[in-house]
Amino acid sequence: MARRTMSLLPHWSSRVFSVELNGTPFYFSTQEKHRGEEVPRVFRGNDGQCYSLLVCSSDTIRRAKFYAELKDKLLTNLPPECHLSPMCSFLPNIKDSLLKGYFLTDTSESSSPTERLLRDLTQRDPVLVCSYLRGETGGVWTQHLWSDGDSHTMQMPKDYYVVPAEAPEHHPSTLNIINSDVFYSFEEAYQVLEKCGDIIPEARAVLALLPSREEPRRKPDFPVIVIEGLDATGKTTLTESLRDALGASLLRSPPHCLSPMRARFDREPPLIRRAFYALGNYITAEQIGQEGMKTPVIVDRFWHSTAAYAIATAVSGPVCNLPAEGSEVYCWPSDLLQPSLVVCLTLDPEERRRRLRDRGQGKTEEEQELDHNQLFRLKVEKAYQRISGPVCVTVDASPPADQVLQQVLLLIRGKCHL
Ligand SMILES: Nc1ncnc2c1ncn2[C@@H]1O[C@H](COP(=O)(O)OP(=O)(O)OP(=O)(O)O)[C@@H](O)[C@H]1O
Ligand SMILES: Nc1ccn([C@H]2C[C@H](O)[C@@H](COP(=O)(O)O)O2)c(=O)n1
Repeated sequence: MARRTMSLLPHWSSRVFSVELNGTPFYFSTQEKHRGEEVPRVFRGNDGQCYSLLVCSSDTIRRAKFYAELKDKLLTNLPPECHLSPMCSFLPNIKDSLLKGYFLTDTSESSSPTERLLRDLTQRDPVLVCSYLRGETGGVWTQHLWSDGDSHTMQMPKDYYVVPAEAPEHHPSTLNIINSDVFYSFEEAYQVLEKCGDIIPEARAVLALLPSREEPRRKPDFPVIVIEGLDATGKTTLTESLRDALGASLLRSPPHCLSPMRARFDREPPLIRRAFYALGNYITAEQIGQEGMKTPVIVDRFWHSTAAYAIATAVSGPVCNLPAEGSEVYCWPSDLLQPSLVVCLTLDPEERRRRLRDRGQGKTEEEQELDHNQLFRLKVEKAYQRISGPVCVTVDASPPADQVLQQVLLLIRGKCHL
């Protein structure tokens, strides 16, 4: 713990902190001298004792696992007078500098139970705790960085004044997307699952199914067409009709061989879950390589889904927080087979909901999120459009199924010379 704190200290005063209150971020930073700046919004009128908890470990798996557990741990053990808000800390425009955690306000009579819990956390878990104190006159707040086992009643390594900070140019949640939420090579995703082998037995089962990377793959002789879109936009209906109309092979990502492991990975934090889906694409790519030597290939979801859902989940807030068009975040992995054409089905939200209702199946958590959270749906669609690499054409899927099929067949014949 001490080493972890020390490595952060040189950059500590350059860090910006963001606390999200009712979905709105409030930014503040720290400085060594008090220069009479305003008190940051999050501290104004705050009568409680405030703390920040930032998850911090060089072991990325431990960090991801602990962040996922931390909220439950806090909600279960903190006194009811405590209020938790999502928070993060970052170095503006510095990739991989994001630390995620929670801002805690405690309005209970005695702060001792909360401090005991926080002290236990700093001793056992990869978490960095700061407490905040109001100055005598009320106009100044200081941040106290706890070192191993310290509480703010003990000598702190350093006190900093908190001051309001500007909103950063790039939303902080975009800083850690690369190789935490989206993987741009087989190797990067492989390493995540390899490190999980001891704690998640299913990770070993996935690794055993992966293709060997020794020989470069030949481009398939026949066209490869990927069908993408949010759930219930008609991908299954269309891919099956295309298979029959074109005498094509029909594949999907994740591939069927990963179905027994999928539910387990869906319960894991984004780092592990997204690595699983990324590797699924490489297994499907291997199958495409084989089938594409014999027939055209239709694929139900591929890398667009993996990247767009991951980016939309990682980036909180409105659509404008997404990385801009042209960002490296949207680049196609250099070692992943590129389809000849990607067709992205879109549907009016009301019609999509009607189809979901008619289908009457149980929904995954993420599907429910899509249903309830219009913002998330818009972010997935925007990310779909921004992904670079293969040609991607958006098709309105609201006409009857046979009309959608005819339109897509026309597109395929035009673009893939079938
Ligand atoms: N063009 C269409 N017009 C009307 N209903 C359609 C159309 N295409 C599909 N449907 C119906 O909408 C529902 C969802 O379609 P489908 O299962 O093909 O979507 P999907 O994109 O594969 O969904 P998911 O990703 O959740 O598996 C089904 O009940 C299907 O019969
Ligand atoms: N290639 C893929 C396919 C799917 N996913 C993820 C994205 C969503 O969380 C979910 C949607 O799949 P469905 O429920 O329609 O089977 O699976 C992915 O990341 N990559």
